This record gives sequence, C-alpha cells and structure tokens, in this order.
Amino acid sequence: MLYIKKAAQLITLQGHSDTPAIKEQMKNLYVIENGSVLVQENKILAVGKDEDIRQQFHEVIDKAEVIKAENKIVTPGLIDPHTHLVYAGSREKEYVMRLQGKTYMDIMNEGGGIHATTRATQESSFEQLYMETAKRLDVFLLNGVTTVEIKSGYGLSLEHELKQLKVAKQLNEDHAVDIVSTFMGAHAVSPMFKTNPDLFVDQIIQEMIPAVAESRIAEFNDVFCEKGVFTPEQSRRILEAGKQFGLIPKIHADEIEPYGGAELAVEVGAISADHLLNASERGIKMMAEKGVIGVLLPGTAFFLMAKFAPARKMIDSGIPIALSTDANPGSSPTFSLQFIMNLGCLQMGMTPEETITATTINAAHAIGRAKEIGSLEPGKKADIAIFNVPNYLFLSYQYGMNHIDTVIKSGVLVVKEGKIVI
Ligand SMILES: N=CN[C@@H](CCC(=O)O)C(=O)O
Ligand SMILES: [Zn+2]
Repeated sequence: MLYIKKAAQLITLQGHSDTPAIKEQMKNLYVIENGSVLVQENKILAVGKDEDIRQQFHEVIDKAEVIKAENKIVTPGLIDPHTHLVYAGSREKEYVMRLQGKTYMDIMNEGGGIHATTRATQESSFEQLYMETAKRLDVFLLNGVTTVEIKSGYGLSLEHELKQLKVAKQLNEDHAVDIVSTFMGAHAVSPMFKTNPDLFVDQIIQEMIPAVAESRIAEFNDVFCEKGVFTPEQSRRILEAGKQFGLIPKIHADEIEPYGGAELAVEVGAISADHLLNASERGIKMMAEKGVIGVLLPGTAFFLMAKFAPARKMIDSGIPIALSTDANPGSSPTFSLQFIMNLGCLQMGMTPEETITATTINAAHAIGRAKEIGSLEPGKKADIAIFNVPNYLFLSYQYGMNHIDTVIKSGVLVVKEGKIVI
C-alpha cells in the first residue's frame, strides 16, 4: 500500500467520470487541502483530508510505504489525448523555412511536411521506431503524463500504417505510459494517388480500415479534413466506413481554414473534433449541443504562428474542452503539457483551473477512458502526479519548466525526484 501524505493541495476533479466537465464545472477542481491518498495495488483506495484518512485507515496505514507530499500538489496523472508520436526523422529545416515566410501548407504541397516524415517513417524499421518512440514516452512520463493517445498517419500504406500501430501496441505493453491508438491513414494523400485522391480514399476504406479493425490495433479513426488534404465529403466517407468496423471517429477540423470540420464531427458522431482554430459559429454551436469534445492544441498555433482557437468562447458556449500537445515533428514538436496549460491561459483565455480539467478528466473523456482515469477517486487507476509547487496556479504560472517531482503509474512509483526509477 502507498500512502501519499498531506499534500498542500489534492486536486481530485471528482464527479465527472460519466460526462465531461462543461462551462463553470471546468473551474471546479474539488481541491482538498492537507489531502492524502491511499493506493492499494493498482487502484486508488481512498482520498480525503489527512486526518480523516488516518482515522479511517489507522489499522493499515502504519504498514504503508509513505510518499511525503507536504508543500506539493497531487493531481491525477496528466492525459494527452492527441499525439503523433510514432515517427522517424525531424523537420527543423522546415521550421527555419517557415521563419523565413513559407507556410506549413506550402511546404507540404511541395512534398515536405507530413510527406517528409512519411518517407522517413516508411524507411524506418519497427525496432528503430520503437526505440525512438520509447524515448519520447520517457519524456512524457517525466513531465507527469501517464496516458497518451497516439495516431498513425506517417505510413500512408497498409503495411506502414500497421507498422506504426504495432509499435504503439508493443509500447503500450512495455512502457509505463498507457497508449490509446488511433488509425489515421487519412493524414495526407499518398503521393502515389496525387492525381486521383479518391482512389486513395477507396484504398483507406476498402483495404486499410478492415485490416486495422481485424487486427484490433486501434480504437479511433481520424481524418485531416482540410482544404488541399481531405474534403469534408471524403472525410465523411472515411469516418462512416470506420464506424462500420467499430472505429470511433475523431477529426482534425478547421485547423488552417474554416472547412466545415466541426459540423462534420457532429454529423458523424465523433467523440472529439481537434484543432478548431477556424471553426465556424455554427460548428461551435452544434458541438456544444451534442457535447462533442473540443481538443485544443495551442502548441500548434504557437509553433505555426497562427491564431489560437477561441477556447473562451467555446467553453462559454458549453463545449467540453480538452488540451493536448499535438506532439509531432512538424507543427508542434513539444512534449510538455505543462507548457500547453500556460498557452491555454495566456493565449486562449482559459483559467488555470480550466487547463487542469482539460488535461485530466476531459482529456480522459476525449479518448473514452474517463471511467478508469482522469480523477482521484476510489476505484480509479492509481495514475498520480506530484508536482513540486505550493499550489496549482504554479503549473501554468511558472512556465517553460517541468514541475514534476513524483509519478505513480498503476500504483507503481515510476518517477522519483524528477527521475525515472523503473
Ligand atoms: N495537421 C495535421 N497533422 C498534424 C501535423 C503533422 C505533421 O505536420 O507532421 C497536426 O495535428 O498538426
Ligand atoms: Zn494532429
């Protein structure tokens, strides 16, 4: 048994395992001061004021391993619901080109961007991708993240998409960080189909989706619905086809231009619509009505020097908002959700409380895991982060640094004093 003792603030985020937090609910973190947590095996046994925990569990508490949390804060392990972490190569030269005035889409249309990473990933072996992705997951863990969603999409053929997804599956078994997988064969039109993109859409629908579903190697199906990539109609076909095989729709929506992505997410019953920098008024209203989660990626707007998604308006309209790094080598090469929280506040008008809800319980909802993770409540998985800060405001206030002290994953101490110990 683990006894996490007397945190200055225990950020429980209780009460939202069934439905995500919306509007004012996103501001309520259910903080317990001088709070303690008891962990039994891989689950949370109890959460409460230290004196209450000691009283109720006095018979067993003396034998527990104590983790001191005085002057620190304790939160659920952070959750990143949108990453592209299985890739090879890097794109720092494109970053310099963008600094000189080229746009992200220009670079992609000239065969760089996603295509450059696809070539590198196709040429990479399973073992190379595994090693590189494992290192990235270590960084996530060291930053307090205990679950990440990972998309394929740098394979763009059945063989290489499956290779990426197999890497994610193997790492889910081997690495402390839990991985939730998304098939994203529709990340870019394969150059082989440049003159007839519909044939590539046919291949995704007829060949890739059935094979991915049969291998039970992904839960979600995502599409880059964007002018010059996949049209709303192509995106709809791909997402509907995935549904026939049990793959839940997600969508990269309205990232570069308004394109009806938010509306499409509602129409196909997507669990989330992601990016949304340029979502229409109508799309925002529709998402709020249907409770489609908006996964916002301010690191991408920051790195592409684009305008930020209107998070304040979205939350006030009633959309449940989650935040993510969008970690990828082109549009958001960061692995820091803590920096994303800071951007959420300073660039998107969110409150510090909202950014914590958006990286825990609402992020869990965005990947269908809210019954197991995302809050500190008895019966949930013991995924817990301890930050070396006196109160939760510091997570987004003191920015550009990693505040993590300790991480517990499934009841096991995996990070101690900021270092991996397994
Ligand atoms: N926009 C599409 N996909 C990724 C970027 C991938 C890349 O540039 O390699 C995103 O979410 O930003
Ligand atoms: Zn993405």
